[in-house]
Amino acid sequence: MQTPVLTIDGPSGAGKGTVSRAVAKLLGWNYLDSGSIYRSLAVAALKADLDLSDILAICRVAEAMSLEFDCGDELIVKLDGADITSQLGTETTGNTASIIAAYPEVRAVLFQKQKDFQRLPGLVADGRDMGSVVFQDAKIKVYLTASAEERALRRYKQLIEKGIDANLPQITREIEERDFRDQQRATAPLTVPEGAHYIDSSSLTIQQVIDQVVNLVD
Ligand SMILES: Nc1ncnc2c1ncn2[C@@H]1O[C@H](COP(=O)(O)OP(=O)(O)O)[C@@H](O)[C@H]1O
Ligand SMILES: Nc1ccn([C@@H]2O[C@H](COP(=O)(O)OP(=O)(O)O)[C@@H](O)[C@H]2O)c(=O)n1
Repeated sequence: MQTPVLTIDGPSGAGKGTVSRAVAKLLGWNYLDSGSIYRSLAVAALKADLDLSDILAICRVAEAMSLEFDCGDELIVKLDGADITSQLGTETTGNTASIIAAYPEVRAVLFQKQKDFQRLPGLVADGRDMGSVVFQDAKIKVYLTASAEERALRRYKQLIEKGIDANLPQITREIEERDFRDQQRATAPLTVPEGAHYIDSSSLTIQQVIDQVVNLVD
């Protein structure tokens, strides 16, 4: 029996993780936060003080790293046994992830780690290329976005709530830079997957988006 997959792709701060976790819980399905895999590699690369242009060294770290995900109410991530959850959410980590995620060699190493999440009874997977590359046969594909201003404001509030120092104009610039890099890269760029349901959450509540997505699952 084929494991059903629901993918939610979109730019930073669109609400992918929030909505995906809630929908996975409602459906009783597994959840893949693919961004946390790239962010974990970014944490490992920064910890090893790697030159971010040294693709080979980054691939070696990607191949060797052991990741554990605990998808309770909040996602807990352990890298080689150490809890790195607090380091994952920073914009430094997000920006570093975006730089190394542009290398096709790195994406190839992380590909199977993502595919391994496809287990019964089902999988909700969020990221940039879930519906366009990793789970092309997904039963349902969603592209979730919002205006850059709204996404920056959401990310700013999110970081402040986490006790992470944040500056709205800087967050706005960083989100626009990351959007551009993710959309313009040659390999697995952020695009609207063919057949995807397009949702602009700029004026929607979290619950309204969750309801729209759950209603797509028959
Ligand atoms: N529709 C929405 N309206 C208001 N805030 C939202 C909405 N969707 C998500 N958020 C908030 O925006 C922040 C970023 O959401 P997140 O799920 O981390 O986005 P992404 O995974 O797309 O980067 C979180 O604090 C979340 O609670
Ligand atoms: N499937 C994915 C997920 C993330 N990424 C990269 O990892 C970065 C961080 O992803 P994320 O989903 O955690 O970022 P946010 O959308 O939460 O800000 C993105 O900006 C992408 O560059 C990717 O290339 N492919």
